Amino acid sequence: MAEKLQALKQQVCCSIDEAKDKLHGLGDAIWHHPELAYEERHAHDTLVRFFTQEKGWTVEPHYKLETAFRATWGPVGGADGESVVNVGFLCEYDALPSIGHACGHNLIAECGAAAALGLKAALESEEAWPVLIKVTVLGTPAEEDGGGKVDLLQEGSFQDLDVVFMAHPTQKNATYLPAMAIHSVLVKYHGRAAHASAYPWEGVNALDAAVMAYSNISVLRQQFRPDWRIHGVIKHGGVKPNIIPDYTELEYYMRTASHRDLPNITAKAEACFHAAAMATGCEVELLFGKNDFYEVLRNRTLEDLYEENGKALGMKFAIDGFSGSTDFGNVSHAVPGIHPYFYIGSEALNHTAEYTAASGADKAQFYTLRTAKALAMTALDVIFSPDVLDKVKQEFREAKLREEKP
Ligand SMILES: NCCCC[C@H](NC(=O)CCN)C(=O)O
Repeated sequence: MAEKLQALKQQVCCSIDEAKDKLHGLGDAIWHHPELAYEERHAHDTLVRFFTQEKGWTVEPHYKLETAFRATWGPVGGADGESVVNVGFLCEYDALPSIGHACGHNLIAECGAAAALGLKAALESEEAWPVLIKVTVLGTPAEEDGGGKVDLLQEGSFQDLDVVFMAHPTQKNATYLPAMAIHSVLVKYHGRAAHASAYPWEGVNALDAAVMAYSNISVLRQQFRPDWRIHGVIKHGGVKPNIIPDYTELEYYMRTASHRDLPNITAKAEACFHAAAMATGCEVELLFGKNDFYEVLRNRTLEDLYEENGKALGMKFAIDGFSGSTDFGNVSHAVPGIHPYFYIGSEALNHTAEYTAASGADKAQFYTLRTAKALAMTALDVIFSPDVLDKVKQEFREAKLREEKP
């Protein structure tokens, strides 16, 4: 049995290696054409074309969202009437404003596609499987803003998946990094314009409100728990020194280790925004982001298998580190899964121009495809033994129960 599983894992690796040029082409096409959240039309079309050209995939473009897609293969194996084990791989492909693929989502898309191809090839190489198996690739837009996975969850797109995999580029390999829950808000101050020299007393200064809000939050921050974060930018700050700004806009992200604390941090931040409005006489409007992201619910069974497979491929794993937030967090509360991080051959930091260069560099290819192999090998572990899937699901149920306790 163990030898057979090893041979299948070998098949995963060979198939991904054989497809490396076209997989590189896929990641490259997305990298060269960065698109913002919910606008990833070129990436969507590129991925849809890729899976349409591959044999055996049923592809659904514009799946529930304009720039989402679903590609499915199977079911294969098993006997009639058996329930299907449906393994999901997720592709992200949105970029950041001004700096392109500074978070390497082109590599996430490539990695998800490569893992799916590798797993399919291994499954095809074997005639008899004890269970019916299906492979699903979900193209999930808008991770950097909005949360396409949350939209898709609300549409029921994850309901028939048993386990989900994706991986995110960063400075090291890690089976897990603590992604934070996040809530976002757009803050708009409305004041009254006036000539800033001739009759300033007629004005109501919306920039003062914005600056006070920024300072209030900065003061508040020193009383935060170490695992809370808040950060914002002034998106509009006025147009000319001699016009008292009648409109300003800020955007803030509020993060906590658990989504249960998001209402607490939000209440404190709201008080800061309202205080600035009251002090300056401005009107304030708070527009909250449509989707909160949850922290990632861990599945150690999957993490351990992934680490074992990664080590067999030569990966070295870090045991600590920091991370931002991800809409995979919400997925992990609905379906067991993992969201490991992978090194791409560069020490550059995510969300910088240097990282954009690193995620488009040839050097990133080896690491991306090695990660895809480890994901597909882990999927094989789950498929190969019903006990492993039971364990993964049991751990998920227990984690949910713990998490739901008051
Ligand atoms: N609604 C804002 C979501 C921000 C998500 C973003 N995610 C990452 O940086 C992780 C990798 N892309 C963040 O944490 O700021």
